[in-house]
Amino acid sequence: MNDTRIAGLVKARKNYAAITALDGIDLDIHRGEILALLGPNGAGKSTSIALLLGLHRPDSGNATLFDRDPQDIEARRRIGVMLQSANLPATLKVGELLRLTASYYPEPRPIAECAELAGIADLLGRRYGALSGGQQRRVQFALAMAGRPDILFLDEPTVSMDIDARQSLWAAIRRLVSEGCAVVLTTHYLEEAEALADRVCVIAKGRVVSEGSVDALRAHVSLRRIRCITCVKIETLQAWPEVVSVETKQDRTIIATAQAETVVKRLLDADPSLSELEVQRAGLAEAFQEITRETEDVREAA
Ligand SMILES: Nc1ncnc2c1ncn2[C@@H]1O[C@H](COP(=O)(O)OP(=O)(O)OP(=O)(O)O)[C@@H](O)[C@H]1O
Repeated sequence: MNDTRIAGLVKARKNYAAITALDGIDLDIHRGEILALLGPNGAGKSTSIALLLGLHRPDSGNATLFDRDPQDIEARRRIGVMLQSANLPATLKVGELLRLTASYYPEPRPIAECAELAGIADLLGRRYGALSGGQQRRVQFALAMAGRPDILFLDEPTVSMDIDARQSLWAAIRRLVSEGCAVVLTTHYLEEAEALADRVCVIAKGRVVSEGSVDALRAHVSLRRIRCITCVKIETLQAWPEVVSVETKQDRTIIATAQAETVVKRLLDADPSLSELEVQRAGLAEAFQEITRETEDVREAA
């Protein structure tokens, strides 16, 4: 897949004074894919994007954009960016902002098309500063696609959007990708990653801790949690091949397994007095928390 790699980070480290924002992260972006970066607050998602955009330099390792330095003007012309905060002139009208942005690019997308795709056709005559938060986000999205980018960086693009606006933005993103554009998306909405992403990177403490397709991440989710009160010993449960992990909380035994039915049958055979039985499916959010928690456990143990 390396021949399709168009940008990325290699062993990139970035410190802000005593804070390690990126701890030797590797990240690949491939042509025409939607890559979602997930992770808790402060994980290093925005810093990764800042290095790819050339806004910051890595302390060591490197960042490339189309095999060039991210600050190279030719590379920068091929990207579109929507960051978490945008300092756009409040007094300019939306149409003026779009025309100005389009003028920076050799083959801009027609303004009417940007407006239609971003759902802002009715806002072109309005002053940017007078728009609602969600409307401003849609304008920022229109500006990000104005240059027909080969990579679109979207840092939490749907924050403050209502459900309709969010779904229209997802549709627009899919259309851009169908034209060959790659999208790098950071989000805290797991359903957004589920709806859009070809690949997900979970970042924690400045490193990628899990990477793969949404399905692969969901496979983590195929885990079920069995809770019950049982006299079967932990060591016995741990020896069962279907059991992934066992813990106890107060009087409850909590078993993680991908084969809940088999384990429940064995439990009932082994302990006829078993009580308070509950089986829960782990959600994507839980899988993601589990991945980041596992990493913390490994690090603490190291
Ligand atoms: N300009 C800066 N100066 C000092 N520290 C910074 C700066 N930018 C980021 N950091 C720190 O680096 C770490 C990584 O931050 P980053 O913004 O990359 O995380 P994030 O994953 O994008 O978080 P969020 O989900 O909250 O946006 C955090 O501890 C943050 O406080």
